[in-house]
Amino acid sequence: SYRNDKWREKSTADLMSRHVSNEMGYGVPKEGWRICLAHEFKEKRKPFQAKDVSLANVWEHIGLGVRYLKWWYKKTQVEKKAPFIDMFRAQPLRQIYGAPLGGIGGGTITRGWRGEFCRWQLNPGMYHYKTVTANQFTVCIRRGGQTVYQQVLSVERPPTLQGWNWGYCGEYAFYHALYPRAWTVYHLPGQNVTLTCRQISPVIPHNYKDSCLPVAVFVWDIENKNDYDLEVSIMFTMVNGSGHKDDKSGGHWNEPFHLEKEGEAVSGVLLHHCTTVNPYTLCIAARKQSGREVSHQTAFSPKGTCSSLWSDLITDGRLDSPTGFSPPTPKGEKVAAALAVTCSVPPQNRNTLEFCLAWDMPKITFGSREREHMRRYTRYFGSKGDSSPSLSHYALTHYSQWEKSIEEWQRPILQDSSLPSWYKSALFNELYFVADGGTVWTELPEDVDISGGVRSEEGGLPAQPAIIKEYGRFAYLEGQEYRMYNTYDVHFYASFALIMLWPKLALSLQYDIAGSVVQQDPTERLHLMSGEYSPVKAKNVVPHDIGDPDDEPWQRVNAYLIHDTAHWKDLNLKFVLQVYRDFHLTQDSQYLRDMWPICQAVMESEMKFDLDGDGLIENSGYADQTYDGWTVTGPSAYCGGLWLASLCVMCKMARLVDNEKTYQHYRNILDKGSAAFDQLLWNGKYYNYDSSGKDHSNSIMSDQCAGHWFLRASGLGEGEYQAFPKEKIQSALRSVFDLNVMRFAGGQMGAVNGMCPEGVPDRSSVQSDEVWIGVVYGLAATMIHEGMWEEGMRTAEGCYRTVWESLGMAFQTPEAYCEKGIYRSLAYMRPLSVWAMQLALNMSQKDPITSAQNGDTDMKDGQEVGENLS
Ligand SMILES: CC(C)CCC[C@@H](C)[C@H]1CC[C@H]2[C@@H]3CC=C4C[C@@H](O[C@@H]5O[C@H](CO)[C@@H](O)[C@H](O)[C@H]5O)CC[C@]4(C)[C@H]3CC[C@]12C
Repeated sequence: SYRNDKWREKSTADLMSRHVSNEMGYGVPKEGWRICLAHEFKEKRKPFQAKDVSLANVWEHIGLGVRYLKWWYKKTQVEKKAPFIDMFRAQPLRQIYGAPLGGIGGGTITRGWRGEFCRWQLNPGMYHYKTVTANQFTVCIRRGGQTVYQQVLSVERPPTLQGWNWGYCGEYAFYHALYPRAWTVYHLPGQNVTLTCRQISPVIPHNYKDSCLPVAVFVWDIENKNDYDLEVSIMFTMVNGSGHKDDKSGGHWNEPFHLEKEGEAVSGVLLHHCTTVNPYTLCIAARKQSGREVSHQTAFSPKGTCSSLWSDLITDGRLDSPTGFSPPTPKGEKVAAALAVTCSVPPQNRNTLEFCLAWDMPKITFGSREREHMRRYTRYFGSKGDSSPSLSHYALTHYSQWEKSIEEWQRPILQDSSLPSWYKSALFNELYFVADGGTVWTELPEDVDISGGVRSEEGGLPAQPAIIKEYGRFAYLEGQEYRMYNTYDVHFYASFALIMLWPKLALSLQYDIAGSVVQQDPTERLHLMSGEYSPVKAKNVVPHDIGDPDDEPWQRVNAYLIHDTAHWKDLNLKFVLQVYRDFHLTQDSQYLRDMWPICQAVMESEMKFDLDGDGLIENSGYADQTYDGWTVTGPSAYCGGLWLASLCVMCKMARLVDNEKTYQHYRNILDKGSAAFDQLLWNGKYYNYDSSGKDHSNSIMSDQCAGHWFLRASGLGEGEYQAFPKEKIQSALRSVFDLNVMRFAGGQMGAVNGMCPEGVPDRSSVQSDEVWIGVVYGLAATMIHEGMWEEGMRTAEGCYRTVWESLGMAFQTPEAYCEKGIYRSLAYMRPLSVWAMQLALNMSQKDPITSAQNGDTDMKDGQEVGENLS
């Protein structure tokens, strides 16, 4: 058993070791990620930089380095744009982030685990990392008509706003995240009062309405452990802006509002942020209920000591509540607003206050400013920019239902005692990226034809597929620092979260990718790795990504220009594999019918990579797949495995569409290719990295069973639809576990991408000695599919603990880390593959098609089909 290691127990306790209170708050769940507000992470890592490239690898990258530098200079200094990857300005590590606020695709505001508002994505896909000091919650406690205590609920002691009482003692508080909710428990020892702030965002599986709303609710539970009555106010302060220089551009203004509807009333302040590009309104609101008094301050200047706001509250626990709007800000000045809610809390009793933060940026433009896009929530709340009052009213009157749905969805997993605690945290908390991946969820514009004019009869697609029309367009970034939407080789891993929880969005994304397969962009451009010019997008191949948010995504795809990905070996195969997996899980036959010609087209393109006609594709001697810094030559375990798995699902799909000829075509190639794969790559224990025969071609690649993983996730991999012998897959997984996991970093950091058979990490490339968290979760899923439950859990646990407990990278899980010192690309898409583990667990317990919840797919609206679709 790998279960009894001491390091596991220790690292969890570490995050809470400074906590001194026995008060554990109200309604805080047991499972999740918990940290004391006084915690400090000891290990401080640095982002990967050019200087971290080993001497042996420098030579290989000099050309790229020089070309990138030239391109970077033109982009940043001449075009004044942000590069899609800024290698010279990687984000430094800030070990501060907590669960983001907001639903999916309407923008996000991240709060840190100490409560700060610190990461902003209001402009679609563009992140702004800035803590806005004045954005706070403050508590005021009154007894017998006297204020006895007033404290900003922040451990900070900033140099500004000196008139406020800062420096709350972090030892008495802890943060607990179980996305999409998070709790902060503040004990106020001198007052004998405990405050629990619960933060709720509407991120609800299989819900396509409320999940798109740009809102979050804060519920404050106040426990009075005294024998006397208290009056407690919570004040919410918010600056009009996001800490950006635009906050001082002038013309912003605030106004109080009150909205009564269907017997429920909310009041608050609207903060109109009047920029020329993507203007928006922030809204702080509270529910009006008997026994709760709402008061406000429409405008205050969040600079200097700011003592007048402090005195206003301290005087009577209420704010002055002026009527009318504030004058527009002069250039150079900022404005903020405050909202307080007051209630009495009887002795030995509890009371509750509810706040909402909403933001309304209905129409968005990306960097090119060529087109206006409507966010999805405009379908329910309009696009005039005046929806904040109704958004906050809706949030405050519906959050209880959201919580009920969230609890119902999470409960079976949280209550499953066979699952380890860390896994429950990983599964739900990694989901933050679905909303906080620079995500946009928009309406499909009437004039867009995704088929690019290729008609359905000619193997094309519907111009406006019903699923995109109804459920909208969805895009999320490869990473907050790798700014490309829907990077497809990476989405392959992450897609499990979408297909299991929001299957309609997964299919919508697939239609968009399919649409771009049939289109081309012949514009020649320089690709930085090879130094050669070639077209931006070739026909009948899957694009790398659907574009850069600083340009015009969907319209101009392939923002990635490091390689010409038309010749990548994995992209087409990943499309085919996802199509069948999605069909298997949704049983949507229309989807399969629409995708079938596209699958045939991309397989036809892929066929040309089998140069010697042995039924197996060859890699081309450069990094022509998702490991874009790891050269691969000739038939390889990774791409060869994906190829065989794709042939296998093509056979399956051919049978489903009743095309025996096509079935036979792919069957013949599969039979030949399997023999070649076995002969060229199997070494008796595992599949070699590649068949070049060069140094390191016998590396053990952690991802060598990726093809088989997808077959398993699709209910295949046995009998007629088996591409790899079972005992070989098990032997390969065993080798990976013994070497890549257990012989790396004491078995405590997951699986290194490449390991030499002697047990030293493969340092032949810049990516072979990295650990890719998303790959590790996929590997763990494969192990679970193969009955290696303990090994799978142990493998994944190493990554979770490294990221969330040792490195302080909560809510910013990177693409990669090395054993020591460095990480690469914070807040990355791939780790969403942790949901593949859940699929594997579901499948090992029951038939995933018949059970529709707990991350199982939604079968409610899929069309049931038999074996044959024709
Ligand atoms: C001459 C100098 C001393 C040496 C300079 C070397 C550097 C220019 C290169 C060394 C390492 C390179 C980077 C490695 C990884 C990268 C990631 C890539 O984008 C995405 O990566 C995913 C894999 O993590 C992949 O699956 C996705 O499809 C990609 O979109 C972009 C390039 C790069 C940053 C690469 C660039 C050059 C080096 C820094």
